[in-house]
Amino acid sequence: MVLLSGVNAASATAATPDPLLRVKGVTLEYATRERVVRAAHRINLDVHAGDRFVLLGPSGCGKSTLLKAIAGFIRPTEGQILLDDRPVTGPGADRIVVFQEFDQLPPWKTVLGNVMFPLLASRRLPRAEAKERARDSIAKVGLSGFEDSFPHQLSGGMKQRVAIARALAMKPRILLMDEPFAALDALTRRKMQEELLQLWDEVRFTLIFVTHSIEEALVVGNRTALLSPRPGRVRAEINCHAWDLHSLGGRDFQAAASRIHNLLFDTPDPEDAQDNRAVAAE
Ligand SMILES: Nc1ncnc2c1ncn2[C@@H]1O[C@H](COP(=O)(O)OP(=O)(O)OP(=O)(O)O)[C@@H](O)[C@H]1O
Repeated sequence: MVLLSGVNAASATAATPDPLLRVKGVTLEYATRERVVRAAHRINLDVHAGDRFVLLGPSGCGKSTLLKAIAGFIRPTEGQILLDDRPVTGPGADRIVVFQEFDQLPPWKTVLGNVMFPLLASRRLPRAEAKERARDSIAKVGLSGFEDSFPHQLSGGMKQRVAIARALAMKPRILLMDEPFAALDALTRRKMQEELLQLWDEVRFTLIFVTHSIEEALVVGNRTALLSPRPGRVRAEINCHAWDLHSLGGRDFQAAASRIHNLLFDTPDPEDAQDNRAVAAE
């Protein structure tokens, strides 16, 4: 595994507390009738409380599968996933997933009903408190005034805000997001990234975020694992807390994005090539 230099050293230092989530040598497979598809191979990752941890890789490299395994929907065929040192054996309210699809909200429930639903279904809170928590969460994503609207009355971005509010209302240990903004237009996507970062600033939740956009990984994440094409392996881990939406388009940002691209797709890094030529010439 490579630690990408120039984008800061990895955060694991002697002073770092124990990780909240540990993915240890995890292999994930799908058994179909004809064959076994290996989606991820011996993945090792540590996610710390408060991280905005991004899984970045090309289409089909196993990002969603890994996220589903962390959520407890899929069991590893090899290795272990530990949350607070306890093995993940199934789904739980401590890990909530926000998906890409807009149809993740039951259409017959209002915004308030949608956000309250898991609080009531899991018997976390009595109705009055659930309502208060849901209203608070709806306000945090900027949707106050839309409590009585139904999903079909909302834009794609608003629906994703409701899904985020619903997840945050549960106060999960980890918020899992699977390409949550990929189906949005470019402007809304940028706005949602900005809002997610503001929300994180306010609430400081732990986030695991799947994307295949290098830009999005640099902007959203403080740490990013780069996965190779299927079966996904961790090719490199980078710290990217130096970047935010203001960095977009800047020279350093473009250079970092291009190095990540080269790492992902195994093309030689022009900077490294230049360094090698310089060494060879000496
Ligand atoms: N239910 C399934 N049964 C069999 N194979 C599957 C199943 N789900 C995913 N796969 C395969 O596992 C591999 C990883 O899929 P996965 O959806 O995790 O990739 P991904 O990196 O999230 O891709 P994308 O960015 O396109 O969503 C792919 O080759 C895919 O075809």
